[in-house]
Amino acid sequence: MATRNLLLLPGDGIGPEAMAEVRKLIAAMNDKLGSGFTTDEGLVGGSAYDAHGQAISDADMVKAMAADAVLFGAVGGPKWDAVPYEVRPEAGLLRLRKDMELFANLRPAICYPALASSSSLRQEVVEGLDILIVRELTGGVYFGEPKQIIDLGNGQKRGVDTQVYDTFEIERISGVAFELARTRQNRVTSMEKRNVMKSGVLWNEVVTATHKAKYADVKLDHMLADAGGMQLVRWPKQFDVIVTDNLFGDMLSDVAAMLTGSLGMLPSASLGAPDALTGKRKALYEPVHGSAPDIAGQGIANPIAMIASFAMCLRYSFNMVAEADKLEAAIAAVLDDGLRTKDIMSEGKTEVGTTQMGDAIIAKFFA
Ligand SMILES: NC(=O)C1=CN([C@@H]2O[C@H](COP(=O)(O)OP(=O)(O)OC[C@H]3O[C@@H](n4cnc5c(N)ncnc54)[C@H](O)[C@@H]3O)[C@@H](O)[C@H]2O)C=CC1
Ligand SMILES: CC(C)CC(=O)C(=O)O
Ligand SMILES: [Mg+2]
Repeated sequence: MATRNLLLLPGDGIGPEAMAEVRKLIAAMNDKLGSGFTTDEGLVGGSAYDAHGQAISDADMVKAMAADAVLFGAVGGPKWDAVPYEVRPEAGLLRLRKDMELFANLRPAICYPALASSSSLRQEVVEGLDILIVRELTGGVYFGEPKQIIDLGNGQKRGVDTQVYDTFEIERISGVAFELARTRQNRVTSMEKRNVMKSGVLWNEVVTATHKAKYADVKLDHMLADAGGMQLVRWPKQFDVIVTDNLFGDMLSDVAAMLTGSLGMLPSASLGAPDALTGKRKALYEPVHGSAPDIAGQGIANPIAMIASFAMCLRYSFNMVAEADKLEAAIAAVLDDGLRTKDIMSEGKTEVGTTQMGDAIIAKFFA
């Protein structure tokens, strides 16, 4: 059997609470199915800063680079508001993404049938929703230089961030979106702001050229990203795959989360390019949500985004498609049974905590 080495980075806030459920599932899969996962653990975010003054240590970066896949919880929180910018918790996640070259962030937003009435939008707007946001993850304004605060000397300061994209970055992320669209409804909507941003003009040109050269069979539309946000809440089912940059993808995926009922429902996969020799990709799987300091430590966080991120790991890193399908079906079945964490609770349903939700999904998975 091929190696299945996982590095677990639970992080801060609700990260460790959600990760505990996946840890139980991995142990049970090894026990009952002989899945052969080996796991190692590391620190990231505020917990890493507290331990050694960095948002992720070099030693844990080495482990991440060597792992077959990294499972990531969440980082950040008010406790670290005053730490230097370079070592703030979020810098650990950004370093992982950059150093592992995880340029493709897949954020599926699926409205489970049992939750069609839990969204803040009307049921008919979200029922049956299945869209995929493909977010560029290693470029754009998150990484562009210069990035600084300049003292102008007249009592004023200037904050500068730089949005920058090169042709190859747009080509490779749009290639991922077109390839994935072919396995779905064969439609891609590219979102940028070419009306005000030069990087948006280039984005539009390169996506169009990539489409023409290699993916003319896929239906392609372009939309300005602000209008795209509006269309996402007006009629989200018009979309199949959305491809967009790092910042717009971050924002639009939080919007998409609420179509599914809660930010606690949205998983993601962050993938690198396949290795030329082995075909293996570096990969990190992370829920879309953050560390949720407002509910951390209360045992009420929804672990579904983390568990569904592990399902993506089974599918994309280990080709364990049957197990991934089964895990996603287990999530749907537990929701069908009426179990709800507080964030997705509605009248007549049974409210449970993080651990009970995790246990119920694991029990269904093995049923
Ligand atoms: N990937 C990561 O590690 C991310 C980290 N962050 C960091 O997290 C911290 C908090 O950021 P926020 O803006 O509050 O975003 P957040 O995603 O942590 O929370 C936003 C809201 O959604 C709720 N929520 C999120 N996940 C939930 C879950 N699994 N179950 C139930 N409710 C859930 C929270 O309780 C909160 O009310 C900040 O330090 C931020 O930088 C934010 C986004 C991503
Ligand atoms: C660096 C992260 C905190 C940015 C974020 O919100 C995300 O990737 O979803
Ligand atoms: Mg975000």
